[in-house]
Amino acid sequence: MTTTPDLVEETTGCPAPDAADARNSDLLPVASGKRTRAAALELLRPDRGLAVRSALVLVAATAIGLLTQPLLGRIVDLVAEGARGAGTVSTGTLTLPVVLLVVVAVLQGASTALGLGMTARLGESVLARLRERFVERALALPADRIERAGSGDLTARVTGDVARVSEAVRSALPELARSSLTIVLTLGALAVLDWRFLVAALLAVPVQAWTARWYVRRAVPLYAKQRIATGAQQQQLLETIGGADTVRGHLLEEDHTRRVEERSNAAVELSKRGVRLVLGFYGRLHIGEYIGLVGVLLAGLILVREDAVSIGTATAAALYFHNLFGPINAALVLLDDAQSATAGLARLVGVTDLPEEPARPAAATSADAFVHVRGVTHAYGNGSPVLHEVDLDLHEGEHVALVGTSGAGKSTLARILAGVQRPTSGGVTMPAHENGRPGAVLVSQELHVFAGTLAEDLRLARPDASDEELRAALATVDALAWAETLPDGLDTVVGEGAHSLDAAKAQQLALARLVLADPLVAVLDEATAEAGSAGARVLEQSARAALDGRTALIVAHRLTQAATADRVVVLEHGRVVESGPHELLKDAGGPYARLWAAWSGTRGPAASE
Ligand SMILES: Nc1ncnc2c1ncn2[C@@H]1O[C@H](COP(=O)(O)OP(=O)(O)OP(=O)(O)O)[C@@H](O)[C@H]1O
Repeated sequence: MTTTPDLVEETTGCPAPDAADARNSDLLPVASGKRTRAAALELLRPDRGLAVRSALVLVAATAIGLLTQPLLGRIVDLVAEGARGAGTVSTGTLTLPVVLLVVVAVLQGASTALGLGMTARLGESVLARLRERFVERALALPADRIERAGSGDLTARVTGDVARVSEAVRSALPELARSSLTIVLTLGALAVLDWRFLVAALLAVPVQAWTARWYVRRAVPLYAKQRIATGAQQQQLLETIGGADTVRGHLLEEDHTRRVEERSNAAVELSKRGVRLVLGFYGRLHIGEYIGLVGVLLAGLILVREDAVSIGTATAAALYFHNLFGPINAALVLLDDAQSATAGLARLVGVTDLPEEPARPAAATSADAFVHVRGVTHAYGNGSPVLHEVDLDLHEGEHVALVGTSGAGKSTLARILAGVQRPTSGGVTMPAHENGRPGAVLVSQELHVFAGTLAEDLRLARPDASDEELRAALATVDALAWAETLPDGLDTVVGEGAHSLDAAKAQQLALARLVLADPLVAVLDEATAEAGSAGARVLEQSARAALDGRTALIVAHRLTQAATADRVVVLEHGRVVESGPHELLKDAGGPYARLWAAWSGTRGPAASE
């Protein structure tokens, strides 16, 4: 048995449900143990036929395997009888049990393979269902809910917890099920041979139970300390290497080397304690096993002497008991895996069970062809409002530029108008939708090129778009020329790990998706801020073309975007303080004029033209 029972570490890595909630009520919830079990059964329900069949096959496989020991016992009996009678045993006498042993081995191998195959299919199907539910629910979570919890919480669940549950479903749980089955059926078989064998075997249980308790009590705090020490060591390394220039500049090499050494020593010391603990665990476990084995052998001796059982039966009992060593060790180790997976599952179920709330609440329909923002107030979490009773109308086809100093609330308003963020109060109404046209689409600075071909990336916006439509959309935003020079044109694989596109191209792709989506209202938040100024001009041109003929709200950090808009709306501290055409506001001596003067002052005379 070589597996290291290091999973207590993982188990304790997950906060207990209630503790997590108590620490921070904004963290995503964790399901209770009862609810997690119920959810596991729900996930299993559609495959219950397969679950029952695989359980039956595994029981049969284990039961078949348990015929080996009595057959070996039978051989022992035949040899003993032969020795007592003729002094030898004929080969013919042994043929049948040997053939039966071969048959048992073949049948057990085949049925185990079949059972494990079925269990693997079952596991994958359950996992797929769990992942689907989780991703569906996570994607539907309102942005502010994720922000309140911290996106790290959700990411940790998507990565760490899903991986932990997947690994357990793929390896630990089938192995644990098989081990438990072997233990139960073997103990049953011992009782069938003679109940006294069972009693002798159970002598090992108190030592094993004590060992498990001994281990868990020490392992939980030790692994927690180990995690902290390893984290501290990595942190120190990062600081020292990351700040190498500063360290050298201030002649701090020695000091930092000493700190790295101290932290490394602490981590190494704890690792050594971990190894000693594991060795102690197995040592104690073996003591328990040998106590049981001695018990079974003594019981066999006494029973054979009393003629209560044959030598073969006593041999079979000893072999049965020996056969328990592996499964018992495996079960004790895998219990940690199972617990860790249960904790992971509880965190996933906590998310899938969140009450449904539409992430993008369908905006009410305006009575006219305009977009109306009415009385929108918004506060993040329990903070003070960043928008106060904002009213704003966007006329059909109008381009409105939203300007204001940093933190004025422009992005927040843009996200609310696009339906990505739910306002604390107030609301947005949109003109009636036409056949499936989306209400509003937001193109934000956080652009992502989805892995796949360029065509697939574009079709996210309109899955049924023809190649011609894709080309037309790219041409609109001036991206067709570079797209056609890609190695495989529209079929070039782009995104992470493939042909990478620079920020400006990614921006144009986002604008082409906007053209394809053809929303009633386009919301651009810093859509051109990524590029340098020459690139910015190209992107501004792309954005203008993408917005042509469309109602649009443009968050304009570059005031050239404001200058070309139909109307400029100035936000200050979450309130609309000015609204009107650029030319008018520029000379009105108000907040926009000040912004414009400050901005063109930094840009030189060209900008103010
Ligand atoms: N997710 C968030 N959680 C908490 N506070 C936030 C969040 N997003 C923005 N804020 C705060 O809300 C206020 C308005 O931010 P917002 O990003 O809407 O302003 P902005 O005008 O777009 O600023 P900038 O020009 O710097 O992007 C700021 O004080 C900001 O710190």
